[in-house]
Amino acid sequence: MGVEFAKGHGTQNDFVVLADAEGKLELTDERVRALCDRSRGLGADGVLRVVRSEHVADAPEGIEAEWFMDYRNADGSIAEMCGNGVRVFANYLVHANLAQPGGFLVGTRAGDRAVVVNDDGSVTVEMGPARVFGESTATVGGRAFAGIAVDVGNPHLVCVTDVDLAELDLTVPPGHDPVMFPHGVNVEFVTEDPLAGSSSVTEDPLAGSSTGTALSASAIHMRVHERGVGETRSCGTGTVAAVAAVLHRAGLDGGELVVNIPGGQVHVSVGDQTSTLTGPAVLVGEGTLSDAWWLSP
Ligand SMILES: N[C@@H](CCC[C@H](N)C(=O)O)C(=O)O
Repeated sequence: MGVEFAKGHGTQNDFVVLADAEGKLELTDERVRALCDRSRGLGADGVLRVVRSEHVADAPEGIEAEWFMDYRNADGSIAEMCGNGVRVFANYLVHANLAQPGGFLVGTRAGDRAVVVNDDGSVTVEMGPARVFGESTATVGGRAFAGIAVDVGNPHLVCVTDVDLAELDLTVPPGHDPVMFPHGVNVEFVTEDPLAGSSSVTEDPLAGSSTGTALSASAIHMRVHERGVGETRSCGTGTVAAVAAVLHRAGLDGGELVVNIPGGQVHVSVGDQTSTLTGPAVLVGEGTLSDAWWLSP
């Protein structure tokens, strides 16, 4: 019998995709941890269970999408949303003939997300609003970094810094304020590229009227420590949070930036009502988990 899986990644943030249309799999925390373990399992930053929305007991009310992305972090915890995962999920649906190429909705715990699978294999996701909700501090190696708290369906703390990102030790979780982030937080460290020319703010149809100054960057660099995972090569919701924070610092309501992460590059557009994320989504291969492995403790 066996359990069918696929493996994929978006800018090297990698996932095990489990086909479970009728919601029959018992996906315990321990099974997720075993699947994501790079020695005893398939290895991944997270698991994407492909299930019809009607079979998801804790799906938010009003979900219209036929297919729901039941996302789990590598430690087994549930997260509201995954920006890289939803692109891989969309590509998988088309590949498995569960959705037609073009645009459709994917259900997530942050709500329905409109996706467009582009001809070049990239996927554009309507990520909803990126909401700045305060300021806080992250600590790495005893050093404090000022950060901006951003909600993209899941929580982020974005620290814009001049420090060389390569110097940061993210093998241990950055310290954060548990009162501000009672359910944990994804922490992004961001540097800005100086603009090459004098024209600065990019044209963005999503952007509202801005009162702030021009952006001092057209691209940013980011490293991330993800809640429930550790340092990853990319975090899609984190890139949206990073752009929202950079715009907020510049006093701008909207704009568009390229975000460079260790696993590649994505394009992010943020407006006052919504945001979009465009980036690659790669399906690596497919297979079947052995029953013996699935049932082993
Ligand atoms: N890698 C994801 C985010 C996954 C969830 C996150 N670790 C959390 O717990 O909120 C992305 O691409 O957005």
